[in-house]
Amino acid sequence: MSASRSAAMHPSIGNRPDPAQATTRGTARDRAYGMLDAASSNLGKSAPMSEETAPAGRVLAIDDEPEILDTYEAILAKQGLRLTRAETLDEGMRLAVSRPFDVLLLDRNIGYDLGTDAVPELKSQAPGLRIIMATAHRDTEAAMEALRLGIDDYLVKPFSPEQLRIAVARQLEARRLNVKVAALESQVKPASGSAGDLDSRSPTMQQALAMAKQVARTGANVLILGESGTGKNVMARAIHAWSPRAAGQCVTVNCPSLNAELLENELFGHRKGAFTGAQDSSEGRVAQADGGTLFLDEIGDFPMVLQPKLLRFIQEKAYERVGDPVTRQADVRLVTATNRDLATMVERGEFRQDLFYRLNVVAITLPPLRERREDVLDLARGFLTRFARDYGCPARRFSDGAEALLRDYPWPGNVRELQNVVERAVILCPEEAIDREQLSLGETASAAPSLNSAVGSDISLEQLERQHIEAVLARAETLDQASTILGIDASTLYRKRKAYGLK
Ligand SMILES: Nc1ncnc2c1ncn2[C@@H]1O[C@H](COP(=O)(O)OP(=O)(O)OP(=O)(O)O)[C@@H](O)[C@H]1O
Repeated sequence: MSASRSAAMHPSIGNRPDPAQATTRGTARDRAYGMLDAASSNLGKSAPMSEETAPAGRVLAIDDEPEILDTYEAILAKQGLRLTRAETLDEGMRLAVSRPFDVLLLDRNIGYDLGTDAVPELKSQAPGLRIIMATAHRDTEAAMEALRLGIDDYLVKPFSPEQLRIAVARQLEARRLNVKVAALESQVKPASGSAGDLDSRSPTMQQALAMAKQVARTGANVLILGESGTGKNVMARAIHAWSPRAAGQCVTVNCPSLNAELLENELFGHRKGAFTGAQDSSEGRVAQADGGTLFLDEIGDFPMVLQPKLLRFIQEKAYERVGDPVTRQADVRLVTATNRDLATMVERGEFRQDLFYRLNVVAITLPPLRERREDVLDLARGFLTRFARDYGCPARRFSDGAEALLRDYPWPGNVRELQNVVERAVILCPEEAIDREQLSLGETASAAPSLNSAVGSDISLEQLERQHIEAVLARAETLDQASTILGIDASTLYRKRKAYGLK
């Protein structure tokens, strides 16, 4: 619990009647005004919260007295926050579980109901929601009750507008940090690739960039196409960064790394007890991306059985958590990417046509690196500088021979392969200039030894594994088949394929 609690104390608290006792408490208007009056007396007790620094967020207030809600609304409006109001506990609960809110202002006594009774259900149904309880209890009792229930903060009535604003701002900040930590934990942090990295000398790439910037301003769904390693992830993050949703989260979900059940759970969340092992509720990625962007990578691998749910979410912005009948809403912009031919998949009945149309509102195709050779050296030099700095290595430039090889090589694994090649060369190079031998391109290209001759020879386990996976992928018809042959699950294969820059 935060220190705003102490700021919320009022000198006359011990003499205040409990608002539950309607006969002794005066009118709601008196108390609402009392709250504003208290503002003048309490102002200066704590540092005022600047309106510019106040975080944006979604606040719900449940109080049976409209005047109090009016007062909350007026105070929070000055902070740039829009309040959603509920005058009964039932209505408030319905809103809290069906729409994503960041902070709940919960009155302890709502008509004949106790707001505190709803807290366990709220914690389970709306995980992540920060709860501030407004109470007329004495401070120690309120603290005990809040601690027992796991409430995030409380305000003892009457409190000043400043106290309310500080308490809400703190909880919004806590919520923002929680969401950020969750997103960072779940997303493998990309090694590189920001919007700025996308600058290009290639006319085809420049066209793709211009289109991406134009569509970023709208809320339209975007489908990014291109071979593996061409920068589709980088482009998706750039579209988010260029969009009016940039302040929200850009949440990535890798479709092939999860089976249909896990993916549904990952996307839409689940209710506590929905399945064995579901000890807590989870809000899911869609809720995390509310107000931001949801990036579904490798959408061609999105399971057929789950496609109707995604379609409905796109059409209605509505979804249900696994094991939970409550319909929720989230305002999410969808960006998807694939290196597969979705149109052909639709023809073969492997992908729903209606979903394809919904995703393919604007399609942006990234050219393979061999078709934008003019960018190879700029990219390679950028990687060299970054890896030499990160690893503290002496490499500063490429020799003329190395530059010629970089320009001529076909780069079947695209930018990812180039990045891997330069990283390895930087680590291995003991001097300032990286020479063509240190690029080891012979090894990764045609000069690679055959597997039979490689076993038992002077090559590392990693090289052997890479070659074996590459060979199996080349002959298997599906990723599932390849993972069965290799004896690893699809998600492990997915990760290894990415790490080795394999198609
Ligand atoms: N323009 C760029 N500048 C710097 N790094 C880049 C650029 N484009 C791609 N990369 C890097 O190359 C790697 C592959 O990029 P990315 O993951 O975006 O490709 P992808 O097309 O999404 O691949 P896949 O289809 O396998 O998911 C990443 O490490 C990324 O940071």
